[in-house]
Amino acid sequence: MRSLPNILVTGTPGVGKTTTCTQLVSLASQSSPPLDLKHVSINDIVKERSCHTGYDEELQTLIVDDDKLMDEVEKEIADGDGAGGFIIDWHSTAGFAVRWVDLVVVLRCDETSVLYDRLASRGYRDEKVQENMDAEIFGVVSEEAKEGWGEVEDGRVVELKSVQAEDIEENAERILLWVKNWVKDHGSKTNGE
Ligand SMILES: Nc1ncnc2c1ncn2[C@@H]1O[C@H](COP(=O)(O)OP(=O)(O)OP(=O)(O)O)[C@@H](O)[C@H]1O
Repeated sequence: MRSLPNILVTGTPGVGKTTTCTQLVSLASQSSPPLDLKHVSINDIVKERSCHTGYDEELQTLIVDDDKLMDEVEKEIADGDGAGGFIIDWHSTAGFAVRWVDLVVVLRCDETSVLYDRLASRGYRDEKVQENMDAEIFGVVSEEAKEGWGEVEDGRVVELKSVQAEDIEENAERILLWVKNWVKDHGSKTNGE
């Protein structure tokens, strides 16, 4: 049984997943008592462990080998004898087993001009920017998450707004509070309270 929850922080590219995860891990390490949350960047796993089959020139992205990637993710989160505390940062929930993840946080940027600027500043082609903008407008990641975790239990998928800089801090604090409540709840269940 996990002593800390695993959380999947997801959303369209550019919504602020990495920034939020970094902030969350830092806040958790400074809390009292400190909580050892570990940021798992799936982008890094794809690159470092070659979980890809090539490069899509049109979409300017690696073509992910989903089976290999999920094998690597499973290995990664089994680390520490499955004690949990992994904050997984990826733009999709596809392939993740529901049992691996206790909470899915979908970051949303509903101010399209803000998201546009973030994506365009990365030098993405217009088609790639547009594809990501459409995905955000139609809530593709959110729908996908609800199909998996929402059917198991209400409240396992939460959407948080990530538009302004203040949202990063606020979201990290909210997620940390959720982690602390999870620990209290699960600690008391294990102690039979
Ligand atoms: N809520 C926000 N307020 C202000 N700036 C933000 C916010 N969210 C993200 N940014 C900025 O947008 C850029 C992209 O953020 P970040 O890399 O965290 O996004 P991401 O969702 O992890 O993207 P990817 O899926 O491509 O890895 C960064 O420069 C970050 O500072």
